[in-house]
Amino acid sequence: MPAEIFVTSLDDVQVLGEISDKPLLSESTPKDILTLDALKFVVLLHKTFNSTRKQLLKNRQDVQKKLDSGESLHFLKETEYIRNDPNWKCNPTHPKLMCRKVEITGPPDAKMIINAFNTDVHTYMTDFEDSCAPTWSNMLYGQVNLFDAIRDKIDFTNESTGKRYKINKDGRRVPVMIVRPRGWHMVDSHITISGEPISASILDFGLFFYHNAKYLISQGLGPFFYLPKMEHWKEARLWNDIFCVAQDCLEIPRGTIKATVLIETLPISYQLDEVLYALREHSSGLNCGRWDYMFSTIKRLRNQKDHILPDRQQVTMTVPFMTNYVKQLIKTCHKRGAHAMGGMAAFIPIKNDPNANAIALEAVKKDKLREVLAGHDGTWIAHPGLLSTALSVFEEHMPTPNQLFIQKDDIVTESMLVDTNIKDGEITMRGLSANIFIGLNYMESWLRGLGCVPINHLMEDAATAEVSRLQLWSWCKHQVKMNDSGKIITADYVCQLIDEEVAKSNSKPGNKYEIAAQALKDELTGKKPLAEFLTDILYPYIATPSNPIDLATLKQ
Ligand SMILES: CC(=O)SCCNC(=O)CCNC(=O)[C@H](O)C(C)(C)COP(=O)(O)OP(=O)(O)OC[C@H]1O[C@@H](n2cnc3c(N)ncnc32)[C@H](O)[C@@H]1OP(=O)(O)O
Ligand SMILES: O=CC(=O)O
Ligand SMILES: [Mg+2]
Repeated sequence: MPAEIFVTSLDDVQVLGEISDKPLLSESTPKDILTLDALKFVVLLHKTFNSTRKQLLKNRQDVQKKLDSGESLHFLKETEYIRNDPNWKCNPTHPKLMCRKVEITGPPDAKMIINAFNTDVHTYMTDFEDSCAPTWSNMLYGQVNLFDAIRDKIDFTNESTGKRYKINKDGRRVPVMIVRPRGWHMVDSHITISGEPISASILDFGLFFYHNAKYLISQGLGPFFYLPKMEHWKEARLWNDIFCVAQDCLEIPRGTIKATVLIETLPISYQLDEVLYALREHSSGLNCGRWDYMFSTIKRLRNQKDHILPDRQQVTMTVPFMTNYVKQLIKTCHKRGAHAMGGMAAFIPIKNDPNANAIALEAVKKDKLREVLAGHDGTWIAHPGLLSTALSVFEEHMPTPNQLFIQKDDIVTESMLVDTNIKDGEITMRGLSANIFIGLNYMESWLRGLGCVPINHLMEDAATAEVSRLQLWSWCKHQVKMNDSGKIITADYVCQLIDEEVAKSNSKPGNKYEIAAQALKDELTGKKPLAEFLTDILYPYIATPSNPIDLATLKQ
């Protein structure tokens, strides 16, 4: 380890979360993760890059102000030279990431990790982000679980069912792991530096990278990441700079890290070449993060009346603005030699109702067929029960490991990316009730530390639930008239419906419905400004900062 890490001062650093020495499953504990050297490493990254992160977040608000004043988004003039140069390509990705037909995703919970590793997928995204509520315990034990899983040290038995969980490595291909840290907007208030909370992205990336990069490389793998929720190509450049410093510190060659960027905000869809260019040494492609993309589109265009979207279930991947974003992503990726990954159908298997289950699987199949025919190189599943459906579609229509060789020449103009005109789109009582139910129930679960839950047979996470939150806000703000009842949607009316929903659900002991409802209502009535993310509003309720711990008690 180069000397600089050891001279990083921790004088202004406080750790305000318990660092347990209790093992969950094997001998590793949070004390093995938040060691003194690992802390110095993340502090070094934070100190070097946090001011840029904060500036880039501020820039997002400048874009919002311009959109609010009626300006449009554009392909950037200053980066035309990158877009117009046909000669550059991304470095080839890692051989283990060449074939990514089906990727399973899920939070870094021990059972989910083992089940995911035992699914016959090519790749597995373990998620500190959309599907994970960032309690200090979830975050630290998430790192412990990954540390142990990578080293094949997880083995436990569920005492109530007697089921044993162990990663099966016998003669089978074990999925390649990709880690998704939290987005740039998030902080973790359990570590402060000069009184400011640490960047959550840097903490998640840094702890994982510090402990596992060299071990993964020794196994013929590598430190692979998914990068979420960026809004500008300079945010990708920030990741690239962090990767360079991180690799230099651990004396790992630059370019070893491979990262796939989720294209899941409206502004960044105008800058795809630029994102790949910024990360070209480290890129393993782009992914259509469709749920956050929908959320971002509603959020960024929220003050423009001509972009109000209809019921969430009508905003499918075949509506114009979503189709155009997919085209733009696939065309750009393949031109630059990078994977164009598909996204998540929110359907999950329905137990005890074979007919409803068949309908859900058919919807997944249709969605995966659209993806493979459009040119995607792989797709996501939220549940092992969807593997055979997704894989059979990709194997039939993409017998090769990927289809990078397919070059598209679709023309996607600036206005096509905001073509929110949805034929026969309607706002109905059913859509309104569904948004209230999902928003409320998801936020309530999140407050109890669950970041991904099944609601009405759909997978709901911090991206899908945001669509519901933003639709409620935008429908109230613009006082839209429902197509079925003719009733105007107002904040008073929606608050009344929220209260009715809470009254129905509130009986479960220890529930958090009151907090979730208040958070929703405060935004709808204008008592509080619309938050950028629901996690911004709710994080203070799940953060558990303690008195500063004595850093001398950390392991070296
Ligand atoms: C928009 C986006 O960002 S998408 C990416 C983020 N979202 C996700 O990753 C979603 C991940 N999926 C999930 O969290 C879960 O599938 C849920 C919460 C939706 C449903 O979970 P459950 O209610 O447990 O489903 P169910 O009871 O049908 O699960 C059956 C088994 O499959 C396992 N399982 C379900 N989903 C997964 C998964 N994604 N990875 C691994 N195992 C899984 C369960 O652990 C369970 O195992 P068990 O039989 O050993 O107990
Ligand atoms: O992260 C994925 C998404 O759809 O959002
Ligand atoms: Mg997302």
